Amino acid sequence: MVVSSPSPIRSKKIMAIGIPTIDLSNYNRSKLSEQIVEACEEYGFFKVVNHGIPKEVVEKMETQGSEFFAKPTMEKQRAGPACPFGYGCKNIGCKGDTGELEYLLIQTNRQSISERSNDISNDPTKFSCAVNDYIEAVKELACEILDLVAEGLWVSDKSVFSRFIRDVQSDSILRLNHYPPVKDWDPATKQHPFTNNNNNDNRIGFGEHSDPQILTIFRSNNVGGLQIFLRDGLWVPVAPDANQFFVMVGDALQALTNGRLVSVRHRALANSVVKPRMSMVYFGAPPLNAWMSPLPEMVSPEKPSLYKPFTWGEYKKAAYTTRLGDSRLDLFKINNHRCKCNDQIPCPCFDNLVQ
Ligand SMILES: C=C1C[C@]23C[C@@]1(O)CC[C@H]2[C@@]12CC[C@H](O)[C@@](C)(C(=O)O1)[C@H]2[C@@H]3C(=O)O
Ligand SMILES: O=C(O)CCC(=O)C(=O)O
Ligand SMILES: [Fe+2]
Repeated sequence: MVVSSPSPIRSKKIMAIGIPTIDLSNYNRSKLSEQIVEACEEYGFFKVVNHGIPKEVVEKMETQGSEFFAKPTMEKQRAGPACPFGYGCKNIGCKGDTGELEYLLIQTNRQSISERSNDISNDPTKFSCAVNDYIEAVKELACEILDLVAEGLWVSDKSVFSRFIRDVQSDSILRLNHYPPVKDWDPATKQHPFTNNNNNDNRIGFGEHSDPQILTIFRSNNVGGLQIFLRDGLWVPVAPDANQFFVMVGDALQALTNGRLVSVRHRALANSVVKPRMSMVYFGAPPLNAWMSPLPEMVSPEKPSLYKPFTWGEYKKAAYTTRLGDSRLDLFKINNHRCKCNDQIPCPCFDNLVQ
């Protein structure tokens, strides 16, 4: 594993560290799987180089995304409002979260891509072709990484994670985020949510959260903004790299591995002065009826199950009743409180704990 060189820092609370970098062309598969597991345990985040995704596939998707976000607002609104799918602007989810961004959220099955494309593009066939090719490529990358994770964890069924997102019923999604530069800041909306470290250059694009799914694979253009949160309480800026992909462990993978791999908290700032940031994010998810119980190999008398079994559908439903920054996995923790709810999922008296 290569640890990249530190990037410059601005705030006292933000420290520069190296982001683990995994070279997928490494011929030593057992070493590779070990490195991936190590990065997922320590950070829940890493960068992949030599990922094998053709440049043209990425460029085609990027062109389609940029063309969409360059459209007049009225036209973009034809693809919205996002509830949760479609075009959204400044509102994230349905619990009042906001940020300085606009986005497109799309389900990854071919039929919904084809239907959505009509409202998104003047050339729907071209748009859906770019999206389908991009999704196929990132899905393969996600599956390859998940198989390596299973190998590194010495799990007997090596496809145990990738099978979820290969399933035709998989609930995976694609998100294109567009963070306008400060120069295009609308003077009418001067009140922006800033991070609380008194740094006025921290304009929140996408607030702090962890991704609920199994694995997130994403890239951005060469404009920075992403930060990850380390367990010791530091926010670390991630230098952008338009040619590579980044990987994040999601909550579902944390649950499946009984907390051994950790879902990473992250946020995106929208501080770029002139150039917009655009990120293309694939969230690999299981089918709605798939059970996310900790794998038997991850449970022992010394490491008892941390989470109640839940289906992805139940988790997703719980996610949509929480705010962006909430720790959703806590709702499914075993023995984290005593109450009279008879183990309902999620616990209906969560806000009313009997300690
Ligand atoms: C506030 C919310 C937006 C979100 C659903 C949620 O209620 C909590 C999780 C959010 C998140 C974060 C990662 C992904 O961007 C996302 C699509 C997801 O699956 O969970 C978003 C949801 C969203 O924007 O709809
Ligand atoms: O734009 C980014 O870099 C991060 C976006 C993100 O965290 C998300 O879409 O869930
Ligand atoms: Fe995210």
